[in-house]
Amino acid sequence: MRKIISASQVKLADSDCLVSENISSHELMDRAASAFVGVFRGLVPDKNTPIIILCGTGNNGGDGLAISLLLQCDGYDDINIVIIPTGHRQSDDFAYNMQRVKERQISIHQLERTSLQDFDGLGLRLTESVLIDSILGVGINRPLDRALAEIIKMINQQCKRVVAVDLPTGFRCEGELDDDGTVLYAHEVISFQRPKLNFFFPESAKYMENFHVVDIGLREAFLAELPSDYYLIDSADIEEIYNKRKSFSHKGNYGHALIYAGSAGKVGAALIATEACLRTGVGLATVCLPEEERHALYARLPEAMLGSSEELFEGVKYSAIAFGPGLGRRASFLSDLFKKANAPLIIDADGLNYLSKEDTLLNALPADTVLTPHMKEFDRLFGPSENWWQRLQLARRNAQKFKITIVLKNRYTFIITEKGEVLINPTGNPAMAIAGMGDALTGMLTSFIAQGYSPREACILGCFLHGRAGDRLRLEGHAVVLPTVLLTQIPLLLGELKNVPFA
Ligand SMILES: NC(=O)C1=CN([C@@H]2O[C@H](COP(=O)(O)OP(=O)(O)OC[C@H]3O[C@@H](n4cnc5c(N)ncnc54)[C@H](O)[C@@H]3O)[C@@H](O)[C@H]2O)[C@@H](O)CC1
Ligand SMILES: [K+]
Repeated sequence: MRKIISASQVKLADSDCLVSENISSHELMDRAASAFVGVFRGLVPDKNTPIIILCGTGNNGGDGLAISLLLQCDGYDDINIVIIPTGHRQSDDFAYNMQRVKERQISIHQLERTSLQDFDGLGLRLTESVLIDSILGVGINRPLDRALAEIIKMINQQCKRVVAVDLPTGFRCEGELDDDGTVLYAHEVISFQRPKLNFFFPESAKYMENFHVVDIGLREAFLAELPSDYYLIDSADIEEIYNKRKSFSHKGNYGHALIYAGSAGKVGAALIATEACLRTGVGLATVCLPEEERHALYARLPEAMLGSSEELFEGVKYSAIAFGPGLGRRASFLSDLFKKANAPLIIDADGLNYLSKEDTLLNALPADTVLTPHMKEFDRLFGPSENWWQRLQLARRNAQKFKITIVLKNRYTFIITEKGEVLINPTGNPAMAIAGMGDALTGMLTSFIAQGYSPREACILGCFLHGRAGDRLRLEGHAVVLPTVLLTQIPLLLGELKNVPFA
């Protein structure tokens, strides 16, 4: 897992790198510039594209200058640099690179003061150029000065393509994203070493479209020591957590899941959750559906068993219980389930809605429970929040208080563990925004828990592979991904893990 670090920790990591490698800060800046250009070339392959580089006078601006030198060497032949004063003095690395740029044939426009009128007077071809934003990076320490904000608002109206260095100017790396704040909108952000935490919040869509992360060689061992509660899941975690199926193993080794789901008109939710559970490798799955709906189950999923409420817990020990998809009024069984449940619960959809109406039940949630709310379900459960930052902090407090895992679903799903850590899932895409997708995830999480993974491990595996399956189909050309189609990918993805699923 990759630790997400704060703006102030980035500076510590930069300093550590200079000392541990015995390099100068402008050498590190050259590295950052070179990593930036590596991605930029792919984004803007046409070397005749007019490029405007807006530089502040701190180190983010220094990056912009170093980038201009590399782009010129690369053959980009229409580069204009504009220097916008930020702060009272230039940083040393800015000044160093300014000297180098002056020795080259690159046009530099120096604003003597930050003013919209002066900026406008430069007559830049903003609409037809690619703009590189290196005005401010992690050094922002106050709301944008008024004159700078005015310039940025004008750029936002005119520029069609902006590539930001490290982060968009005006964007806060962590904490609440200010709704009224001015930010230079970036179509692409090329961020150094780690994405910034706020890239993962839905509100960031107002300020940026895509981001790329480039390695600038900061010391991973140093980053690992920095305190942080935020982590980004990556494919190495999946390889590490997933266990291959052993030879001589049988269905009894892979758990028995109970799926308590479905009601008249909503049987599909139960079928999707159960199919997901089976395709993720559970040994046995019992579904508790209304008796009159049983034919759908037999027709669609002959591998599953049907159970009725009365006999469910007679002599059966489940290893995980999913509760909620498509349940409707049947969700009132939740209070009884708490008394009878003999396995970790995964509560979704109507199960969550019932829980929010009977909030005394929250205190009675059994150990190892996983809740899988989307934003509205979360707000109904724990109360409204003004923004996603507040919502995430509320989730952390509740996960710790009730000793549960919360899977807060979104473009980037946040897995909040009972210790209050936040694990961010990077996979998934808008083609997956369709009914039944959450039921598929619930089935997958239930399957992994039934197979013996801890709730934390199961949520990492389930969320990542669910999104990855959708990403693969999107790449193959599916504009929309149906949950039942997504599920066909799961055994294939498991089969591809380095740790192949057979001994
Ligand atoms: N050795 C390093 O420290 C490295 C730094 N790098 C780059 O350096 C950036 C950080 O550089 P700095 O710490 O110099 O900070 P920035 O360049 O982000 O900004 C600092 C300057 O902006 C001014 N400023 C702050 N808030 C402002 C506001 N609201 N309105 C107007 N001016 C404002 C400050 O007074 C200061 O002069 C990173 O984002 C990254 O791009 C990279 O080159 C990697 C190596
Ligand atoms: K920037």
